[in-house]
Amino acid sequence: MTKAQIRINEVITFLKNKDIFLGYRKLMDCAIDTQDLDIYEDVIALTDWKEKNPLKEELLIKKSLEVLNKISKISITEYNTETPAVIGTELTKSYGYNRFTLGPISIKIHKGEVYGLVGENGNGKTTLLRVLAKELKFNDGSLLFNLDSKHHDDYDLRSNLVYIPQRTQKWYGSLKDNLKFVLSSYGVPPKENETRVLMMIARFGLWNYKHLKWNELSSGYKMRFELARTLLRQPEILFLDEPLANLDVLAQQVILEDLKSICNSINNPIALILSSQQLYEVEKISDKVIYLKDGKYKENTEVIEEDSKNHLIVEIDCQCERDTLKQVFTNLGLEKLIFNGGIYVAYFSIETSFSSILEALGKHKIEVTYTRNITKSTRRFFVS
Ligand SMILES: Nc1ncnc2c1ncn2[C@@H]1O[C@H](COP(=O)(O)OP(=O)(O)OP(=O)(O)O)[C@@H](O)[C@H]1O
Repeated sequence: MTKAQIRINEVITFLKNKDIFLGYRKLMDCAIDTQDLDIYEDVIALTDWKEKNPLKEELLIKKSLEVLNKISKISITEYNTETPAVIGTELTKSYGYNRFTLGPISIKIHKGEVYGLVGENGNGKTTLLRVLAKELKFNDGSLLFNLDSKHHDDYDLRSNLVYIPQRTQKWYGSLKDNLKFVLSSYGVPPKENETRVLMMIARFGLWNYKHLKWNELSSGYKMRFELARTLLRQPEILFLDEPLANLDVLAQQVILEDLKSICNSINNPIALILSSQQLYEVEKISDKVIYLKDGKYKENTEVIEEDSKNHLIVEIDCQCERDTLKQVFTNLGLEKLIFNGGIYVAYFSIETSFSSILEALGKHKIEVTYTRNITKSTRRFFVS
């Protein structure tokens, strides 16, 4: 089965299970992969119908399956993502003598993968993103790009690397007109421009906001607009600095899932690097998590994989005393219990299972507000 068929089958399963919100977004990704403007028109018409008929679930599923059937007839060439799109070797960036220094950092970035960049404030996330996006000159090391579009100079190159900063600039006019302006500047003819823009508006859930102006949009929708505008340019590499900062919890998950799905496009994959403080959300979707501390990095795969062979590490938020917890975990191989003022971090021997921890907490009626197995999470670097 091809990757495209697998994607379509996934959507069918979502729709049949009535996970319509998710299924419909994934359907749009399948549609975008076809690059077929007739299919785009179908999805645009369906989106318009869907917004006008929010309660007609069954009919929406039926109509969606019809569009999917059309999509499945179009063959899609798979992009080979084996060669890294960016190779950074021993990169360093210093802001001057005795000031912050980033690196040396070596990194390989592949299209179709999501890289989460995490770390406390001031540890170099923005600096690394800007160095990789060629927004900032580095001092030492090398940075090589292996992109499909040919570039003659750095200006050319930067049009294929898109960096979206934490604070984006104000724009004037309607959301839709601003998106259309992007494609006009690339010389896309009016009819095609309209179709591509409406498809992107639909994909980012902006259908009912398309006529609004900058000051009429919430910060979350401004970020969606930025993403739509960026993706219209079909970048090969995308750098996002704190894209989740202004989003509510549900919107964060949705945007991350959407970005992952869009970057995983079958014929037009994008390498995505995003910095964020939303650790768990980012870990959930990232293929690789890079944790920066004082400008140096540790990939979770190295340090954490090694540690996770020796311990089970659990984060517990509860009101009880340290001695009570110690008692609860008697015979469970507790090796270390750290309290950082808000939560406990407990280290157990590797033989202990997370379910036995939950069982012990339940049996002793400990009022737990929150608990999580963080053995394989970069969260450990933050709490210890
Ligand atoms: N233009 C600059 N000149 C001098 N120092 C700078 C400059 N930009 C950043 N720094 C310093 O470099 C360090 C890293 O900053 P950076 O913005 O990369 O961190 P960050 O991890 O993105 O932080 P945050 O999570 O707060 O956005 C900080 O100590 C900052 O003060």
